[in-house]
Amino acid sequence: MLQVQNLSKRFGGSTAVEDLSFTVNAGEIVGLLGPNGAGKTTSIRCIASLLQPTSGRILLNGHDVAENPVAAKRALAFVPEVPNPYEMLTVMEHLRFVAAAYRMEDELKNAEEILTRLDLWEKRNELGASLSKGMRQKLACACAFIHQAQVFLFDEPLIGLDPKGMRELKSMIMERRSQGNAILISTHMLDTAERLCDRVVILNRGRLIAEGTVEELHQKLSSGADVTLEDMFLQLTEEVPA
Ligand SMILES: Nc1ncnc2c1ncn2[C@@H]1O[C@H](COP(=O)(O)OP(=O)(O)OP(=O)(O)O)[C@@H](O)[C@H]1O
Repeated sequence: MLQVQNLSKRFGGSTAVEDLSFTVNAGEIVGLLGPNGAGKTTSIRCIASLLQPTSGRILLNGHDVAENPVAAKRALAFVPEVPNPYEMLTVMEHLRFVAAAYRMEDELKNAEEILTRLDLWEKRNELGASLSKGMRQKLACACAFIHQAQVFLFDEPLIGLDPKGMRELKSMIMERRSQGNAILISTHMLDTAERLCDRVVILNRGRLIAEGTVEELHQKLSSGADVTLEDMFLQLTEEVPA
């Protein structure tokens, strides 16, 4: 569903992502982990076509993003790290706008349920400019869930959400997994990643340093079952020479 093949991204003389390859299959949640500056957001922005890769290939639902951008983007829903709603559109108008852009007006029948679950139904007539940080995050998630994407990209989706919002968003993400969607989530919340993700991809200094299920990481590091993903993450990211 999502294939990242030999992705590299350089900014001037510095390399943010180097020869990164991984796959997110249908019905799978993959966590994209790494310390600050590891290249998570750069990778996600390349997948979402907001940055042009220096080299490499990205396929969304079988469509090459560079060769067939419209079909590729049609398969994708993206929630950025810092959502920027349109100041002069209401919450409901954002959903109408997304549904119209993707020619999926029928999907608006789900708007009340999605907005209610994210505690935004009461705010449906309020302007983007008036929303709090957490509400903006929830609106970006609502816009992602309104259309029938096959691949979901979330960049730090839980930051700024209240506990109920976090729980609801995790449930909505798991529902999408059970519907066969491919989901990539960048996060620093390793306890959440351990519970939510089927596999993790760990980056450090732009390179993939480990990939697999938590059990596979245990085998790689010969660690006991009492060792957490956080312990393994710290061991792996501190091992890498400068
Ligand atoms: N527009 C840019 N111009 C130059 N360098 C950039 C740009 N965007 C990112 N970088 C650099 O690329 C590297 C990777 O940054 P990126 O934002 O992808 O990391 P990250 O893993 O998402 O970090 P964080 O956890 O702090 O959000 C960093 O060294 C960063 O300074």
